[in-house]
Formats: sequence, structure tokens, C-alpha cells
Amino acid sequence: MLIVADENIPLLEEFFADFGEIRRFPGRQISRADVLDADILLVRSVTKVDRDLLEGSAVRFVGTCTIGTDHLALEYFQRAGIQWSSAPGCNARGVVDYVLGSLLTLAEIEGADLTQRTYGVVGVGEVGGRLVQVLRSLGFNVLLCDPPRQADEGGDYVSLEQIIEQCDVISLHTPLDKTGSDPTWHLLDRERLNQLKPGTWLINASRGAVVDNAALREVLTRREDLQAVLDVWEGEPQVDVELADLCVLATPHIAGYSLDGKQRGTAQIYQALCDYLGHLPQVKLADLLPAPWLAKVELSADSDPAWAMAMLCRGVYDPRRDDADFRRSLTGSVEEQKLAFDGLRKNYPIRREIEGLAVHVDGESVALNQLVKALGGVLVP
Ligand SMILES: NC(=O)C1=CN([C@@H]2O[C@H](COP(=O)(O)OP(=O)(O)OC[C@H]3O[C@@H](n4cnc5c(N)ncnc54)[C@H](O)[C@@H]3O)[C@@H](O)[C@H]2O)C=CC1
Ligand SMILES: O=C(O)C(=O)[C@H](O)COP(=O)(O)O
Repeated sequence: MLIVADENIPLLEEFFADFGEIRRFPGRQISRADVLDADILLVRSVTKVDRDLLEGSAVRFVGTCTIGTDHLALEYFQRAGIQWSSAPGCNARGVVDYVLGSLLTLAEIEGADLTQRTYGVVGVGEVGGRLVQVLRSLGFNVLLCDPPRQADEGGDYVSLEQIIEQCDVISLHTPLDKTGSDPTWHLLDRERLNQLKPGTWLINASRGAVVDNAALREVLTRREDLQAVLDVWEGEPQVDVELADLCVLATPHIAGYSLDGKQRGTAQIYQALCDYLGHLPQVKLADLLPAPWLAKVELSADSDPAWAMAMLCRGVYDPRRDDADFRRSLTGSVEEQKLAFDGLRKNYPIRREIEGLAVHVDGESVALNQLVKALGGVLVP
């Protein structure tokens, strides 16, 4: 069996070597000729997998080790009888950690109290749902917007207009969808961006085109009260440098890049391929994931909870480093910038997740215990 795979998929050898030959390519360069004889195609988000790539090839199974599926031509797969799988939720916690780190930076720069703001989460699926859970457990006021879920399940949802009208912080976690009943392409268009409440913080770690980037640049230029954090960009790997300059934090699509998230993505596709081929899975992620460098944190019971939150979150992950690395890469020619965008992602440093962090609170503190649990940490004796 021949497997063609994006070279940036971690643990390819460990999970897939037993199935046959693995040929690795840079994801953006996988071509018709590369996949012609392949049985299995394993990708990440940067490979457009459509009829142009697959027609006439032997590929019968496509696995994307990502949450997003906007790079896959799913209707074509159905017509052509090609099985596929994505990795739902694999790196959702990494994105939550990115948002938490961004909030800490925004609060520091603005001198704001995170407990006093109203949060709007747009798209309440794997990522947004986990984010809502953390924010509410922290005692924050959170409004939810998810028209598809609202239509299916009813419940405690508000419209995007209400989010824009009432929220001090808006975090976007929808898929990128150009069609359907609730399209998200330019969900935040010029009109909606203009309506943002004074002082709104806008975070986009979904897909670049969920926000009209040109309109955002124009609105941020006029309105100094707004603060934006962008992890994703229209036209990646090319980035609007002027827009990046206007952002508080700008990063090269790495919000979900925890080691755990990336390796989980591979493991989920391995499981899906085993199901497709009727194989009994032999490889377990738990045997491969290394122990985190930060094994345990000790907090004194009289620590200030706001300080403790910053320490715990930033001790595991602080997006300011990614922002600094990215900004340094935005100085060369456009071609150099595009290469740097992919280079930063390819050589991404090891980063772990806050969930599961072992924390010992030395003494009695209800507030600290609640904080640790809200962040997903584990209280240990
Ligand atoms: N920056 C990064 O590194 C990462 C980005 N992502 C992006 O985040 C997206 C969301 O991820 P998940 O939460 O795992 O997906 P999901 O599919 O679990 O949840 C998406 C939610 O958005 C809702 N939704 C769809 N259209 C909407 C609309 N017009 N308005 C409001 N809500 C809408 C859906 O009903 C669903 O509940 C992914 O599709 C992917 O594009 C995901 C992982 C990492
Ligand atoms: O899972 C997703 O969806 C993402 O956005 C991934 O973090 C993207 O990572 P790459 O596939 O672009 O490496």
C-alpha cells in the first residue's frame, strides 16, 4: 500500500509504517503526479484536496490530521466514493490556551480586569464549547452564538448582532463555509466590524476569511479603541503586513499547535484508517507522547488568583513569543515572508496544554482550587 503524506504530520512512521510505503511531501506542493499511485492520502490544512488533485488517482482514503475541513472537496469525495476522515477536537485545547494567553496580554496592555468583561463566543463546537466551559468556570459572563446549534437544539444562544452589541470580547470559532444556511465567509464584514462596541477585543483563531481582512485593516486604522488578535489570515501564507502591525498579537496559524494536539490529530486519523481497513489498532498515542517539561506547579495558598492564573497559563504557553517570532519574519520580501510563515509552523517549538497540569496548592484556598479546576489543571496533594 502506498501512503502519500504531508511531511509535517508528526509520528508518521510510528503510526503508519506497518501499512506500507510512506512518501512525504511539503503539504502545499502535493501534486497530481505525487498521488497518482497512492492508496491513502494524509494531509494537514494546507493541501487543497479536490477533483483536480485526485481524479484518475488510486486514492481511496483521505485523512486530514486537522479539525478544519475547508481544504477538502467533500462533495467530490462522496461522488467519487472516496472515504475520508478529519480529526475533530484534536487541537481544540491548544486553541483555548491560545485564547487564554491572548486575554492575559490584552488585559495587561489595556489595564483591564478580565472578570469585568462580557465574552462572546461565536461557534460553540469543539473549540468554542471548551472555551465557554473554561470562561464560565472562571466566573466570567459569556454569551454564545451558534445559529446551527440553536436551530438543532434550541437553548441559550444569542444572535451575532447581540454579540456585537453586548460583548467586550469576541472570539471566533466557526468553520470556514462559503455556502449553506449559515455561511461564515466574511462573517465579520465591514458593516459588522464598524458596529463593534467601543473598546472591543476581537480574536480570530478560526480561519482567516471569517473576517474581511481588508475591512478590518481599515477599521483598525480608524478606531484605536479596538484591539485585535489574529492567528489566521486571508490568503495564508501571505499576510497583510499592515494589518498584522495593527494587531496586539499576530501569529502564523499556530493557535492549535500544542504537541498534544498535533499528535492527537495523527492518532485520530490512524484510528480512522484502521476502521476503514478493518485493522485492529496496534499503536497507542499514550505510549508516544513525551512527559511535559513542566511536571508540577506549587502555589502558596495566599497567592493572588489573578496572578496565579497568569502564572499557570503563561507557564505552559504564552503567545507573545509566537507573536515576536512572527513579527520578525514580516520584514523581508513577500516570498521570504511566505517561506517564513511556513517555516515558523514547520519548526514550531514544543508546547504542551494547560489541561492536565498538576498543581499543588500549599494550604487551604477555595479560590485557587476553583481556578486550577477551571483551567483544566489537576489538583495534586
Ligand atoms: N487556528 C488554529 O490553529 C485552529 C483553527 N481551527 C478552526 O476552528 C474551527 C472550529 O473548530 P471546532 O470548534 O473544532 O469545530 P466544530 O465543527 O466542532 O464547531 C464549529 C461550530 O461552529 C458553528 N457554526 C457554524 N456556522 C456558524 C455561524 N455562521 N455562526 C456561528 N456558529 C457557526 C457550528 O454549528 C459548530 O457548533 C475549525 O473549523 C477550524 O477552521 C481549528 C483548530 C485549530
Ligand atoms: O486543525 C485545524 O483546523 C487547524 O487549523 C490546524 O491547527 C492547522 O494546522 P496545519 O494543518 O495548517 O498544520
